[in-house]
Amino acid sequence: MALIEARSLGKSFGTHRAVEDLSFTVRPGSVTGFLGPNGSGKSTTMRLMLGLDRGEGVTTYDGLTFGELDHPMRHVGTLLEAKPFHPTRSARNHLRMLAAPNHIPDRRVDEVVEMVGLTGVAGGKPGKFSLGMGQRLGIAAALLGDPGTLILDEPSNGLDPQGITWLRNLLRSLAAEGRSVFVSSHLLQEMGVLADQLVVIGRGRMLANGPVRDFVSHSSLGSVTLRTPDAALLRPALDAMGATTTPDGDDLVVRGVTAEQVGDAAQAVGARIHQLTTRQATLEEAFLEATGLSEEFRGTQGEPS
Ligand SMILES: Nc1ncnc2c1ncn2[C@@H]1O[C@H](COP(=O)(O)OP(=O)(O)OP(=O)(O)O)[C@@H](O)[C@H]1O
Repeated sequence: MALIEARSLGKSFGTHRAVEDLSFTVRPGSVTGFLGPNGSGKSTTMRLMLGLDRGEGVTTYDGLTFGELDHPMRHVGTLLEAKPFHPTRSARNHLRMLAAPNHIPDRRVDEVVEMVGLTGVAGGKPGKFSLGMGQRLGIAAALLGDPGTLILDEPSNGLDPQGITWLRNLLRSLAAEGRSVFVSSHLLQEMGVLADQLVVIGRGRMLANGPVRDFVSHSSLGSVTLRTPDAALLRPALDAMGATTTPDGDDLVVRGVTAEQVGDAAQAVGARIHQLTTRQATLEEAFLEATGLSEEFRGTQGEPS
């Protein structure tokens, strides 16, 4: 049940700066989603957190670096993109080989095989597994040591819709037990239901870090739709507040201000409101908006694409 603290992580590949000064925490009891466009540095960041890549900064698990943990597998379960499965060893034996040096009993191997739904095929060779089955085996390996912390890079890759729902329930229940879960995914809609916290990066730099609901509610793509017979009175007041107002049939769609601000402005100018609804941006919209800013940033820096 470790508090993960990543401080000032950085990494260059030659002249290319892949990760720049990333600091964040992942708290026990939470699922923290790690989002960023392709090539933005998510895998590199995870590798840095686990001491697999040399770079700048430090990551601690309840104050200890990964290298300082006595039995890392019992503290931190990991799933990274490259899955080193032995081509001829059975899935169950693959897990036993990982378990033995960590003093994890065979009983636990059977438990995790069942948890990931591979009981019927655990005698088979991972080389013959589908992408989704291979992914389940990787998740089983991450869970072997019953770790308090999970770092999972794209665990939903290759899973079908049932598999994605299963994974969501699994990760949420592991977090509910007090574990810290740090997970990257391209599936934004899924991340919106899975994660309660987000770390969003673009071009290796931090774009947003905090609760999912704050990330979404701060997006300017949310809107307030209202119906008023006094649009001529209200629109100038909203414009003066920096809002954008767009007529939509009998309605007025307002962006850039909250519903409360619209209500207050209406009262101040004596405009009647007959209907008012709010629409929050989706996580996808908020993500595209945030990472669009990062593309803009790239343009101003003159970096290669
Ligand atoms: N071993 C390497 N040598 C050189 N460049 C690398 C290496 N690994 C990653 N990079 C570069 O670092 C940047 C970040 O890559 P990384 O794989 O961490 O991104 P990512 O966010 O995980 O991408 P994806 O979502 O596509 O998996 C990319 O520009 C990538 O080309």
